[in-house]
Amino acid sequence: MNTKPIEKQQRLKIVADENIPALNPLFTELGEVHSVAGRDLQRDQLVDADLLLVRSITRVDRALLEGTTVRFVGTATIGTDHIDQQALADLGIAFSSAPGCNADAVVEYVLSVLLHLAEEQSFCLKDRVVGIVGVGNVGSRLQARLEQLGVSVRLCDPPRQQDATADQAAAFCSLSQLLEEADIVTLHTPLTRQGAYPTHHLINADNLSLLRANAILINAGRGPVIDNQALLTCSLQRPDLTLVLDVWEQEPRVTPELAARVRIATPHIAGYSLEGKLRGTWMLYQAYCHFARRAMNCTFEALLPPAEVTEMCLSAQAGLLPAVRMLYDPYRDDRALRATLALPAEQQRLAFDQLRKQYPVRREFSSLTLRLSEAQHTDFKALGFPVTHQ
Ligand SMILES: NC(=O)C1=CN([C@@H]2O[C@H](COP(=O)(O)OP(=O)(O)OC[C@H]3O[C@@H](n4cnc5c(N)ncnc54)[C@H](O)[C@@H]3O)[C@@H](O)[C@H]2O)C=CC1
Ligand SMILES: O=C(O)C(=O)[C@H](O)COP(=O)(O)O
Repeated sequence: MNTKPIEKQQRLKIVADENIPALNPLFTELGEVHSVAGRDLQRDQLVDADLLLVRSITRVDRALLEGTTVRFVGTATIGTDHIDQQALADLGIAFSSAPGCNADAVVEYVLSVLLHLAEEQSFCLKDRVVGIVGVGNVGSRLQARLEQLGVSVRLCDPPRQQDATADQAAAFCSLSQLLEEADIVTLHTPLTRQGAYPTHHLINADNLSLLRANAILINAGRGPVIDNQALLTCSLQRPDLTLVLDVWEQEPRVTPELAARVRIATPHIAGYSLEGKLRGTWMLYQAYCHFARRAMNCTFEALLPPAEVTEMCLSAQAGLLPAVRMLYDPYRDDRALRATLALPAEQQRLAFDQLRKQYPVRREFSSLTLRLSEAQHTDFKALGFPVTHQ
């Protein structure tokens, strides 16, 4: 890629999505930050801009950038399906995303969902098989925590399987085998439409029928990885299925008919821990400083405020759910989303974005040290909590 660091005497012009946190402490030392509404960003807002910082709702392509002065684009997200990286390379614009920035938040969303459903449906997670589709930053961290808890997993990741040694490849199975064997299926692939293993409509009318009786299906990746129309049809015929959707094919539009069939419905917030969001911005700051060959003046630790509650003592009888619920209850987000679903379609779309913009502070499990009896240590540690003796 023919990208040169920006050489400019005057301060940089940085155009950034208004929903990116910590722009001030990180980027105002570099230049003047202009906040914009990410979903509606237009070319004319990029006049004289040097940097463009976005989140997942801005389509960044040739039409937006050709002929502009932008030399560096960053997305403070894991997913990159909204970025035409080939166009950026062709235009000589440097690009960075934030791989893994909010992976722990997504893992904790899934764990919290599973512990809530286990209580409601009276099952023990350790007796269930969890199928993880997409075993990258999110999927592999989820695998690690589940296996430490003693839960059996099935893994499907053809790109990783293809690159693995014969020994490593044996850990993976096909998608159909996973759907047939797992009681719980959770999707963590990127959204891709091309290449050897595209994920658009990876879950569709043909393979939904493979799901086991009473299966739980979770999508916290990207909405179009599941054919939502096929899912609706299937769910009407299969009331035994439990669906959990954080992402939606027509996002920010959520069709009330599908939401009515979904047990836990949330507005694309699985990755919205404070740590995940701040790490996303900080990784862009790090990437830009590297690109511009500048020294960094802020560490991630300095950016992250202390949690309001840092320690909690649990009784020797306490199970996992109360501690998890202290930090994250997915039904809070489910109720907030459902309250918007009776609105006319356009207002519902705006409400979806508002829920995300005004998202309450949510901290990761690592922020809360638990005082526990010795017997409780293993499971709470496996979930990701720091633990200490009572
Ligand atoms: N709901 C939310 O708030 C969030 C959603 N995400 C989504 O989750 C996705 C995954 O995140 P990471 O694990 O960090 O990404 P990653 O890039 O580390 O891992 C993705 C994995 O999926 C695998 N994969 C690709 N095509 C596949 C296929 N056809 N079948 C099975 N596996 C396939 C890849 O080989 C890779 O190992 C992101 O791309 C993003 O779209 C990420 C963060 C937050
Ligand atoms: O990191 C990703 O990928 C995500 O899906 C983000 O959590 C989405 O957040 P926004 O960029 O849409 O605020």
